[in-house]
Amino acid sequence: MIWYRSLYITNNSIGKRASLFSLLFNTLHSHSLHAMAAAALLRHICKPQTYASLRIISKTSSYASLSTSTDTKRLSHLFQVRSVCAPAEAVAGFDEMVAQTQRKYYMLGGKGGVGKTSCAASLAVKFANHGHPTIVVSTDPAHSLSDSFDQDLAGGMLVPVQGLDSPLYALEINPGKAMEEFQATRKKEGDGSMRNFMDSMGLGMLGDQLGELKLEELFDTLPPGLDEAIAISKALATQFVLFNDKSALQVMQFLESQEYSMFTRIVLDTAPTGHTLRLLSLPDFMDASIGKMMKLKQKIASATSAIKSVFGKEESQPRLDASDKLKQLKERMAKVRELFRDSETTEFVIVTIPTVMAVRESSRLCASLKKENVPVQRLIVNQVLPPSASNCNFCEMKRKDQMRSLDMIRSDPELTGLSLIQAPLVDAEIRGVPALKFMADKGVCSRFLIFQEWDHHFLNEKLRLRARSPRPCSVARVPNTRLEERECNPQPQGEMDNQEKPFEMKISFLLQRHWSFYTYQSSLSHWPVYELRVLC
Ligand SMILES: Nc1ncnc2c1ncn2[C@@H]1O[C@H](COP(=O)(O)OP(=O)(O)OP(=O)(O)O)[C@@H](O)[C@H]1O
Repeated sequence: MIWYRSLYITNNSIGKRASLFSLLFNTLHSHSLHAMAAAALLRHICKPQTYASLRIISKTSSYASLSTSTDTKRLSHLFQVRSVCAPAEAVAGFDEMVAQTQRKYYMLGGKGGVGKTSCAASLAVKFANHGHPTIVVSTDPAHSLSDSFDQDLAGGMLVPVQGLDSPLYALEINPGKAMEEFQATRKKEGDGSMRNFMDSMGLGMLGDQLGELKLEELFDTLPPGLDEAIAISKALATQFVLFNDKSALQVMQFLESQEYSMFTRIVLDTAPTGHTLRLLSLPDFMDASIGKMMKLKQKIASATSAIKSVFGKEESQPRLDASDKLKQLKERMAKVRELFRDSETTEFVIVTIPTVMAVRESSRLCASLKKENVPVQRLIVNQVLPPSASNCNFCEMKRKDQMRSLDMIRSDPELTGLSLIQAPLVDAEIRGVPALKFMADKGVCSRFLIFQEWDHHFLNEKLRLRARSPRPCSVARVPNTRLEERECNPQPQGEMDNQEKPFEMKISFLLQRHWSFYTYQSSLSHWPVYELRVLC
């Protein structure tokens, strides 16, 4: 088990050189210890250090501002603690999501605007980065996948996502269009089908009368949610080809053909809750209504067959008409239904934010999912305000408010059994692959010490890190740096919980150019983000 905490630091003093700074790197093992992390940070800040010191120098900033100093010279360089990443335990479960090699479907859903698309996209990036060829599909009528990846993914076709080393494809299905296609097919072949059918039996008169019943008009009043169901079945159906357009065929082929069998993760970004709930109950509804229509059709068929035999007419095979399409639709709905409920292959991940309204809606969604036997195990709580040593009143109030909502989640009978994945609120828009990678690592698996600086001024400069952990730490990866010194002191430092015996590690690096992994080149070129991997 890897335990870690990362401090997320920025340099808000543009244009100045920094020669040395230290970071407090706390490893606590419960996300409920955020406050403890902040307290430990403050204690650390206030305590004089031999090799570096950190102290609060600004009480007006929304984040704690820290200054650094060294043995040789004092620096006026300013850094800001931006956030403390969630510990591994808070995001437990992601390893399981990645580990299995067989194909898995992850459907992300929740209240409107909580970050479903951002989470679906960053999860897809994460899967791809962990070696799973992945497809991310949006079935939300109001797509934002293109916006999230900052690439044009529209058009209803599989589009390769640029900016990743591993294969990641995206697909934005337009449920409205899928519905229109269905209606168009139905109109073209359906309206006259009953009449044609009766004509073929030599019973045109009867056909006219039945035609007046306008059975197929039932299609015009199809229930809400069908558009998304058709879109999902369009993407996932493996054997039923209802639409003859090229893109739909391509989409359907991807699941069954050898060429696309390589995809082991399919992430679905679904529409907001209400739509999803309607979608879940739709297959049953369709089953009942289509079943009735099909029964009627069969009765007519056997009646006309009886009449025809009386008149000695030859039985002719009626051509594929609207009712056959209905049958196909019914079968496809059953496929969607099966897919939603297959716990071996599918998981519905609820996305929420820590507000009372969102939590209540998530609870209702969870109850409905359980009622419908849809497998749900995880709840992503997005936009959690990270703790900091700040005395910002607004942040403090907001944080308390969020804590109450998190408590609500923990005590909610529907949500309590779910694994929580906390994703922090970040102060930049989650847009573009680097940002999505960043969010995935912070929110889903933050094994890094991440800090930021506004300028590249750290070439050939030394960085000293002091990491404190209940367990011995090791530096797993320091990109573009040369490890200068490493000193591990296993003595308890007495600043952490007495139960724990913290180790202290001092690491010194020589920083080299391009010491960056995640840079917001596409959207925020001025805001590079660096990472340092420390395993504890
Ligand atoms: N953790 C986060 N920190 C900061 N901003 C975020 C975070 N998560 C999402 N956002 C921002 O919130 C906005 C809405 O996110 P997103 O489109 O992912 O939500 P959604 O639930 O898919 O919305 P909709 O219901 O409209 O489809 C976006 O601008 C996104 O960048």
